[in-house]
Amino acid sequence: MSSQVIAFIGGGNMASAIIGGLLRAGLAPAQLHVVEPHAPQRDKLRAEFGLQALAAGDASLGRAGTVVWAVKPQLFAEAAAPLRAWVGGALQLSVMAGIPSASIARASGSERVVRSMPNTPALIGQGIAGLYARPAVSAEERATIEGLLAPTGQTLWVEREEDLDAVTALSGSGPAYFFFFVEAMMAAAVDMGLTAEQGRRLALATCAGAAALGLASDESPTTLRERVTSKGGTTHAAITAMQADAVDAAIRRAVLAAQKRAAELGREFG
Ligand SMILES: NC(=O)C1=CN([C@@H]2O[C@H](COP(=O)(O)OP(=O)(O)OC[C@H]3O[C@@H](n4cnc5c(N)ncnc54)[C@H](O)[C@@H]3O)[C@@H](O)[C@H]2O)C=CC1
Ligand SMILES: O=C(O)[C@@H]1CCC=N1
Repeated sequence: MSSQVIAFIGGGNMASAIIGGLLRAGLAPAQLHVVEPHAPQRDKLRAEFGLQALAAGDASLGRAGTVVWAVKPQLFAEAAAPLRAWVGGALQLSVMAGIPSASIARASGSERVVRSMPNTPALIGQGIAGLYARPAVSAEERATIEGLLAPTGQTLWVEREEDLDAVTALSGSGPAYFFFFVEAMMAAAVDMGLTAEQGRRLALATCAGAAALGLASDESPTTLRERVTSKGGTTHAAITAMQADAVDAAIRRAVLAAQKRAAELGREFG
């Protein structure tokens, strides 16, 4: 991978997270091509990474060994149509939610397609990306993709493509659930007379610490929760209130709604 040219179709948030990781890992900016029609976003890529993004695709894309699809699912078909002539010889990597690998194979002209579902902690090298490869992808190409995503965090392969919709619902969208929880903790902090900033610091440090404890421990999340929950104490009061509001069932319904939407996106825009 180290000498390969990588082309990004779409240079927004997710592409930037991967590009930042690749540059930190030592790739030269000249190895990265980006197609990005939005001028302010091209300016941002220049300022942040020293990259000269293209406003539209051209024959230079033919030099890419890997093409990364990082546009919104709704715009995939429109973005792919003018590029087909140049990208068909490359390994394809998609970060798009929902769009089936068969649609990417059809639109790009290459059966060598890996779908991934990263998440925004990729920006600081702490993401986790689910991966699925079509049968035409070789073991070496799987390793190429792992290398490309390594600077953004961990990877996890799934054998069934439909499982990527579940990955999307858990870890792809998951950072937003977490921040939603933190927002509610901050509002509660203000309700109790603390400042929002005090609430932010307390909530984020607590969540980061609890996640680190969960990762470092052999014990289950259930055991770790029970260890905080003294009989007749404060945590018990809070958990009882959450159970009365069926918060756990609401979370499960929310994650299933995201999975359903991922499948719909594939049907609507694939
Ligand atoms: N934001 C997130 O947390 C995650 C997003 N994704 C997926 O990543 C993809 C991109 O999402 P974001 O980076 O968040 O969106 P974004 O809006 O930041 O980036 C998309 C970029 O594509 C550009 N674009 C629009 N039309 C184009 C075209 N015809 N050709 C080339 N580029 C074009 C836009 O100007 C924009 O800069 C989506 O498919 C999404 O499902 C996946 C995992 C997590
Ligand atoms: O909300 C979305 O559709 C994208 C996919 C996962 C995270 N953001």
